Amino acid sequence: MPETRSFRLGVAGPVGTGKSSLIATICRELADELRLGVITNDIYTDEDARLLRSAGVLDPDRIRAVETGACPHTAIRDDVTPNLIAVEDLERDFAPLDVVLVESGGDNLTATFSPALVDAQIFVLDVAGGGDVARKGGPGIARADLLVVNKTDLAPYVEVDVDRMVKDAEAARDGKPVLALSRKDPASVAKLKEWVRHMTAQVSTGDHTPVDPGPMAPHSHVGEDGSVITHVHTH
Ligand SMILES: Nc1nc2c(ncn2[C@@H]2O[C@H](COP(=O)(O)OP(=O)(O)OP(=O)(O)O)[C@@H](O)[C@H]2O)c(=O)[nH]1
Repeated sequence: MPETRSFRLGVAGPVGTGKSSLIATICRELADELRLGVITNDIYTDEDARLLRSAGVLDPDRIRAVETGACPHTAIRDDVTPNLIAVEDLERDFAPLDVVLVESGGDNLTATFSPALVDAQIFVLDVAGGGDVARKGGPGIARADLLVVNKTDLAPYVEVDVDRMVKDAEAARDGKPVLALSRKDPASVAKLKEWVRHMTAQVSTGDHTPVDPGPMAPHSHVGEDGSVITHVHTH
């Protein structure tokens, strides 16, 4: 890889499952060891970037926002140009970076990154979304490089059996890893760190081949005026 090319790691998943928090955890835990940068995606704001900057986990200049202006999955899959430019700018301005984390805007269960944008991707679910979400499948759940079942500390409050949820996820993933995570559980955070370290090494030695988890399900959109955009797109 050219010296300025980092490991580009995507983080996707439904709204509020803890994508920004997971990125904050990675920065807090690994910023001394790896040279990191972050790109956030929001539809209309730079809210996630501001949140991460205020968390104080990384030099704020290394956290940049892309305002997608459209459905989040478009910016990570159909037209990745604004994100690619943001990643390349960051890589150039802070060369050399080891990892650039790209956070997708919160979307539905079927949104995934194009391998043209990221080398590997994490898909984040949380226990608060319900124990049966992992069984519902979809490209991110089935084929992301890592599936995170997040906020396990909340499981007793929402009556979710974490072991069961993890087993369901494993069954859907054909041996790909599943990580039960809580930022309050240091052992699970250690496993996350280990995975990021391992993937960073694999990518830098050329031993990892980016895999496309596959397109999202056909769907339609509601326009700004409330009208339903009737053409169904399949990405
Ligand atoms: N209890 C608990 N709460 C968590 C954990 N991780 C994240 N949260 C909380 O979950 C909420 C959503 O977290 P975010 O990191 O903003 O989620 P997100 O997926 O980035 O959200 P969007 O960008 O809006 O899609 C926040 O209130 C976090 O504090 C966790 O491990 N345990």
